[in-house]
Amino acid sequence: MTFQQPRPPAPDDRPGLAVPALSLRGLAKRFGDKIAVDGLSLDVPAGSFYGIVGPNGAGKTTTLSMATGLLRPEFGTAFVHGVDVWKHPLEAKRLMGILPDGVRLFDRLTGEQLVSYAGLLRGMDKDVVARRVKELLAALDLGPDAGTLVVDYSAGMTKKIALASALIHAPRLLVLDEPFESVDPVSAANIRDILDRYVASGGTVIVSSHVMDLVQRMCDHVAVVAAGRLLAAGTVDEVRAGESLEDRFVQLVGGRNHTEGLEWLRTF
Ligand SMILES: Nc1ncnc2c1ncn2[C@@H]1O[C@H](COP(=O)(O)OP(=O)(O)OP(=O)(O)O)[C@@H](O)[C@H]1O
Repeated sequence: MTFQQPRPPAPDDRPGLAVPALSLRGLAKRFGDKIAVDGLSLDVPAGSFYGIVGPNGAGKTTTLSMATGLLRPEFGTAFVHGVDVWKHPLEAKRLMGILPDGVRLFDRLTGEQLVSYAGLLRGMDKDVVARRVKELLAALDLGPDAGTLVVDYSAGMTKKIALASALIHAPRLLVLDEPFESVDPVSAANIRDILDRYVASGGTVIVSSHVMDLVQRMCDHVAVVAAGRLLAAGTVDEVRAGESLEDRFVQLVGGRNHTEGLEWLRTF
């Protein structure tokens, strides 16, 4: 594992360029002997729609968990709009909306209660929360299920209600781990519209995804991660270098298996 001394992101002096929405500095994490994230540094420009892609087990979820204050890094740190996530967690978390992967929700609440709770927890006014909850549930096609317990939601509905909880306080930075997993195409299109409008008005979105086509169409920047390291990062056009993102991903990451073996699978 490599170690880098974390340095706060310097405000860029070039006109029009501000402090990045998210700066990762030398993030590293080991689980037993397994190095999940190996000294990863990355700057996500404010106002960008940033995709993070990588093969299974690449370290995406571990990186995003450390970036958002959910998992303490062994080395390194993260800055959200210049605020150190691990030194000033409350201040940093106020700026963020997070859709974590695989974290349990308070699923004995109804969808409406869960999103309201997320807003009230952020100290928001009760009437504002009620209004936003209604609008968010309608925008995410969850209106008719507002009174259903989250434990009884489908996987896609659960993803959408968790997304609503991340959006309720209108954060400056949204960090969404696999936001489209299990979500139907109509809802996915609605979510993309919401996120496009959010970015157009100056917000920053970071999404992790395995769907290259989606990332190529939706994001303006992308980072490719494998084995806990950053293989490439930049605008989508820079990273794909004239090829499809999917082809470029396979070239960068490797790991295509030859189809020898498994002959028994053709013996039925
Ligand atoms: N809590 C944990 N305990 C032990 N090992 C872990 C833990 N969390 C992650 N790992 C390991 O760390 C590595 C990175 O996992 P991570 O979940 O960050 O990958 P990922 O890129 O999000 O994968 P996927 O695309 O499959 O969701 C994997 O080898 C995984 O087995």
